[in-house]
Amino acid sequence: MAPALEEGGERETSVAQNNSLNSVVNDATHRSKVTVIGSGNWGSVAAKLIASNTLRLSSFHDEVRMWVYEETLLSGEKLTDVINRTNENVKYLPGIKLGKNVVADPDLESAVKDSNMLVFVTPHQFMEGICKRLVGKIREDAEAISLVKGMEVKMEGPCMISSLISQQLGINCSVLMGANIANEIAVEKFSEATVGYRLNREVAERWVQLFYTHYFIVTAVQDVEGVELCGTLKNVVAIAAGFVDGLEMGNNTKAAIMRLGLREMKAFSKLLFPSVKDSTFFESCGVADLITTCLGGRNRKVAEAYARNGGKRLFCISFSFVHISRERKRKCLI
Ligand SMILES: NC(=O)C1=CN([C@@H]2O[C@H](COP(=O)(O)OP(=O)(O)OC[C@H]3O[C@@H](n4cnc5c(N)ncnc54)[C@H](O)[C@@H]3O)[C@@H](O)[C@H]2O)C=CC1
Ligand SMILES: O=C(CO)COP(=O)(O)O
Repeated sequence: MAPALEEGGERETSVAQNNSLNSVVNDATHRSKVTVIGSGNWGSVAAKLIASNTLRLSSFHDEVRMWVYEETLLSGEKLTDVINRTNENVKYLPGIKLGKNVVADPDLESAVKDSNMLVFVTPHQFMEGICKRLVGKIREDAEAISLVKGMEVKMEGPCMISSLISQQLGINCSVLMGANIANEIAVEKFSEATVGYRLNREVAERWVQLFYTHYFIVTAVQDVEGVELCGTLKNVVAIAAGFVDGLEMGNNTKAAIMRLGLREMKAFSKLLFPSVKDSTFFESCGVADLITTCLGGRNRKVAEAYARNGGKRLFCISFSFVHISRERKRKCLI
């Protein structure tokens, strides 16, 4: 299957086009260099997907840099050292080899220094601080893509993470969202994803090439806000679905929550950005992500546990699902 652009639009870059694109950028000096900013569960899987493609495609440098928020493991070793020694993110994606061409780097500035393709994939609350640290440190011709599902809520109103990146760093930012539970993709179970791009189809095609594998099918649509809002708002519905599970209200009620939730996601998205397209909600980033998250996502699990525990404080429950340092747990509990 060839990498795909949106259905109904000018679909699919032909093999001939791809070959000519590859020959133009074949020269080592013109090869795109990729940095993944983030190394959690999804960040690590994204690095694995990308690394398999940079090795295969001559238009990319083989090496993929992965910025790691440095942590000291219980063994006393630095996470970065362990990733580089074992080729595994033993904390956030244990048991999965990332690819020998993934190089973990705890220094944000050095990690992005030479790269013209920046993949942002950290929890949303860290994005503003990361962008501030990157101002003036990235290549002028850099393109970004955000895999972050969430938004910043400011006094002036909500700010999408792609806008935050564009505004703070002065670069174009696409997004990639979809029905993408990371642990399933890590073991190469089939799934789909959606790239949302703003204007430039060629840029979208580069991102599709970078992520696309036989088990990870990527389609691009010209609707950054629609794709990103789908990835963000489905988390709210997933929490409601978790409450339904925890209260044992049954599958019919859960289906109703999902249907009504999808309708509200659409209404809310269009209220914020009238340009959002109806068709986006039928892509992987829309209905498919809503389904997978309401069935198997971490947000659903936390909400279910919360309801089953009669409203026990949410952060205590979420400890069992997210990785959080012992010291932070201790401080929170105090
Ligand atoms: N895990 C999944 O299945 C999927 C996650 N996503 C989205 O991807 C984004 C990243 O999630 P994951 O990779 O799953 O992360 P995660 O929840 O597995 O890990 C948290 C990450 O945050 C880092 N971190 C902790 N404190 C930090 C700080 N102060 N500054 C910067 N980084 C810090 C940790 O080192 C770790 O890499 C989120 O927006 C999530 O919604 C999207 C699709 C699937
Ligand atoms: O976004 C996801 C799947 O597409 C993962 O959702 P959770 O963060 O709820 O696990």
